[in-house]
Amino acid sequence: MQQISDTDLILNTDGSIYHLNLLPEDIADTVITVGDPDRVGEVSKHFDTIELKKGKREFITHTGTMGGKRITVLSTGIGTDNIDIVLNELDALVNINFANRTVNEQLRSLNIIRIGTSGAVQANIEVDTLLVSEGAWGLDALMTYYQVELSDQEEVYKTALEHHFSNRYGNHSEDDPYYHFPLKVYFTYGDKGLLVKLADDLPKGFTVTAPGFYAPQGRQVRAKALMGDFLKNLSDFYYEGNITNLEMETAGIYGLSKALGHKAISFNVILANRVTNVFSERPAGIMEQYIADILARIAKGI
Ligand SMILES: O=P(O)(O)O[C@H]1O[C@H](CO)[C@@H](O)[C@H]1O
Ligand SMILES: O=c1cc[nH]c(=O)[nH]1
Repeated sequence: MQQISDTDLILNTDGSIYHLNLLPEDIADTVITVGDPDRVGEVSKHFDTIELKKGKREFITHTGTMGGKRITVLSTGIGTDNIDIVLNELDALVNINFANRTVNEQLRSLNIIRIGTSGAVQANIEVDTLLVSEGAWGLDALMTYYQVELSDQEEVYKTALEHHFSNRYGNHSEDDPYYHFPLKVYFTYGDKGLLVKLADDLPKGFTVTAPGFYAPQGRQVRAKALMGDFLKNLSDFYYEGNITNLEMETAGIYGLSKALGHKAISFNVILANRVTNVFSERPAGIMEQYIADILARIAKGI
């Protein structure tokens, strides 16, 4: 069996995986991911027991039990570059034998549940509501580095957004700033089973994962955006529905989960409405309320 090299799979001197600083026994089959390291404790304070608290850099992990079920909560920090690290290292923890550096014969599939914040791009999606991503387009480059077999419907969604952008931005000459806009996107569905188990009654949407918070989400503070109409072009897109919301991790989580055989679902707490320019008046309280709600769903559904 082929051994994975010391630089492909890096282990720390105590045997833990390089960035997450975790040992294989440290994680449960259900892993909640949050962007903000401070949100880890906000989730684990609802656990009945906590067996482990570890961390390195922005990757803080608590594992414990809730209603008799083992559960892990882990912070990813912001962005799909971090998701690349988190998903690959979580998978290594459960599917690679660290002693001989080979892939286990019996593969484990994790339930990966994101609880994050997000901005809505449709006027009728109110702040302080919860929305679940049925699928997500990535406008970042992450999944273009991986081989993933898309379903026919995923190909259709990917192509639909690419066509939308190339209609708006593609027919320009080389000296036009629009010419340089990256048109490549990817699209992956979330796990349909988890969606039914945990979020059947909740509003669903189609999410865009952006490679930044400011111009890549249509914001302009002082640095000038290349395309002043980018947000409007996202809101206008329609293929069997609109784009509902913007954030920075979901497409990477969905794409890598699919590539590695894990199940993923992303809950978005809508804090901003980018069309009406309304921002939540109590972001921390709203997040706290939805953490309790989502944990109750996990306790019941998984
Ligand atoms: O609240 P979190 O989980 O960090 O998620 C959202 O908030 C961050 C940007 O403020 C990005 O990570 C985005 O995806
Ligand atoms: O507008 C928003 C709000 C939260 N997180 C994002 O990425 N964008």
